[in-house]
Amino acid sequence: MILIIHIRIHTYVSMSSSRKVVELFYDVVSPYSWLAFEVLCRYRNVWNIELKFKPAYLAGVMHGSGNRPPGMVPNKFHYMTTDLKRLSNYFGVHLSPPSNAFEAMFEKGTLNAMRFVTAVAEKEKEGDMLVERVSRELWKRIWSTDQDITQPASLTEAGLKAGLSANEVEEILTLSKSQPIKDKLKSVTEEALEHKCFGFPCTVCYVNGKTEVFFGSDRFELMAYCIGEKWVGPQPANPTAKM
Ligand SMILES: N[C@@H](CCC(=O)N[C@@H](CS)C(=O)NCC(=O)O)C(=O)O
Repeated sequence: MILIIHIRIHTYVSMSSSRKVVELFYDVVSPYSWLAFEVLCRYRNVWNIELKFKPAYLAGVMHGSGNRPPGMVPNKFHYMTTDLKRLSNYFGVHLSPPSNAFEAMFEKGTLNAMRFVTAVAEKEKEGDMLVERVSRELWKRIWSTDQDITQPASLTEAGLKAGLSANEVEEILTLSKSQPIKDKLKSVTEEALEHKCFGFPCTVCYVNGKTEVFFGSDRFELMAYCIGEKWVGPQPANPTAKM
């Protein structure tokens, strides 16, 4: 009996320590990050990986890297609009651009939303997947149902839908305005810049002592190759949608 328990514990420890760490730096302003996020959530149980979410601030990455949002270049903006439509089907993620995407992305922005997610991360307990659920609700609002994500009432609604209680949402809203949370979002954004990120999604994989950085939701085939896993398309439960 003792031997069996020992073997089980040993197997669990060695399995978890051999998992390849994959970090996803994202901001809910970025629809391509939503695609990458959903793909990694699906592959979390297919690949031998430990997925870590890194909510950060894309405007800070743009500024710090000297880049410029593709949506600000009219031809890229036009391309993105068409591209996102076909990607929505392909990835099986219900993407529908906000009626005024320029206003939503660049005038309203996501500073409050990403501080909110950062505060959620601070409160998250192992296994409750709060960051995942809240991020998804925020993406749904901005990139699916054309709803605001800047006002406290909007963040509250997203938090409640994600399964937080009214009291928890209130506590997280207050926390999201605190200096430590502002600093935390800044430091995760700086971490992304240390990896030389210039846009999102930015996925950092740690495997065999090496760090591999990938930009975009269109690099999964290469990522799989680099980390020694198998890519079967964006919907592993429905592998006919191959990339
Ligand atoms: N080809 C990438 C494009 C991703 C993308 O355009 N991300 C935007 C944010 S939504 C960005 O940060 N772009 C920076 C850049 O293009 O330099 C994909 O398919 O995922």
